[in-house]
Amino acid sequence: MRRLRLDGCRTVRAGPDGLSAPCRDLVTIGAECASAITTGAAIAGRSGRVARQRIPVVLVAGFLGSGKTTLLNHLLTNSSGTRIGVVVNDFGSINIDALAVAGQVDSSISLQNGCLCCTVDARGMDALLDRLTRPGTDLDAIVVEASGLAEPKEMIRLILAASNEHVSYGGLVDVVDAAEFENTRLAHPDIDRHLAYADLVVLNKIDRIDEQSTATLIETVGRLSGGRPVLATERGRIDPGLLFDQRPAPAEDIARQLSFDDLRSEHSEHDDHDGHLHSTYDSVEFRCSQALHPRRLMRFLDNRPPGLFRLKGVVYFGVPGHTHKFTVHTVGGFLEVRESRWAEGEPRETQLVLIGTGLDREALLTELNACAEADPDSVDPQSMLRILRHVGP
Ligand SMILES: Nc1nc2c(ncn2[C@@H]2O[C@H](COP(=O)(O)OP(=O)(O)OP(=O)(O)O)[C@@H](O)[C@H]2O)c(=O)[nH]1
Repeated sequence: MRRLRLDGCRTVRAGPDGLSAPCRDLVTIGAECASAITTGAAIAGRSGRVARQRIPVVLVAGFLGSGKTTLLNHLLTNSSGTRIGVVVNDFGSINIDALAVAGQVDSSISLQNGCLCCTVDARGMDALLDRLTRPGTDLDAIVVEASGLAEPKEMIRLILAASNEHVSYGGLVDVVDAAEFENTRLAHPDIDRHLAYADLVVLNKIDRIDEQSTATLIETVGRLSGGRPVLATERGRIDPGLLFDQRPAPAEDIARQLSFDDLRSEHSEHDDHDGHLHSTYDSVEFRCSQALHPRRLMRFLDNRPPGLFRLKGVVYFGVPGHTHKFTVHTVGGFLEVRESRWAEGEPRETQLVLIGTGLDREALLTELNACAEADPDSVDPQSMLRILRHVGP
């Protein structure tokens, strides 16, 4: 069994690029921390392929909007030649996360419409892993980004139950939103339990809280995770070497997360999903091929219903001077807008996913439809100002 091996680590605060220097400089950590994890005994190769180590499958979990895709993007753009395959799972029927990582990844599978933990069984997971490990892909690592409502225990069990002989479980990274964590715990005390399955906790968004609160949270999540290393970060900038360095796993390295009962109970695969976070959440998807009026959308964003915890997607305003692509994220009370270019051939349209509890689908869609603008060329560019104020770094 292989998984993140960070036992010698203490809490580490990542620097601006998240790369290994902070690991060495800021905190005294075990030697394992700087190099890290995964891997296993060499296995028989497939046809024409020499014997090689198993491909570690690292799970990235964490509540809605905590920064999983941001962390994944950071890993993909700083992987220094490590070939990474990803499985991206989004709760809604539009996979915004897959759009966000597209183009940067060696091999990817996008799953939408429900949490992987309940929509895929062990055989389904095998099929996914078979696609990523087929001859020719030659990946060094696979990252599975769970939806923000997935049950980590089920995700781990799915990987451990996989019969694909080319992969091994590489551990669970739990991303925590430092600014939202306490409120999320109040709404969902189960979140505490999720942390107990982590091998590494990434306390993300520390730019949104002060130093004292960071120190308190490090202590809290460290305790809840049973003493696992906690990495305090901004924008998921962790050292990819923490996850992907290849070196032999010690023989005594064993799974700790799941009890025998957890592993054994095949029927638990689909039982008791009522207890999962996603059973109380709804998602609403909105697509619009017409441009959106910036002021009308801003009014909608300013007056989001309290049950709407997460909104994400791309928006087309088409206003003169602002015809490029805007990505909008809300997480709790947080709102961020990002600007980028449309990919070649990408349709100029708006695609939003809204996730929350007790959502009134019809009312939301009516409000969003009312944001459409048939003649964006005639819209005063000044109306973009309130949107532009939320453009993040
Ligand atoms: N201020 C701040 N914003 C961040 C940080 N990390 C991520 N974000 C923003 O938080 C929002 C959500 O980030 P994502 O990476 O999409 O979160 P996620 O966990 O993948 O979201 P779901 O898949 O919907 O659960 C985006 O607007 C990010 O730009 C951070 O460290 N600081």
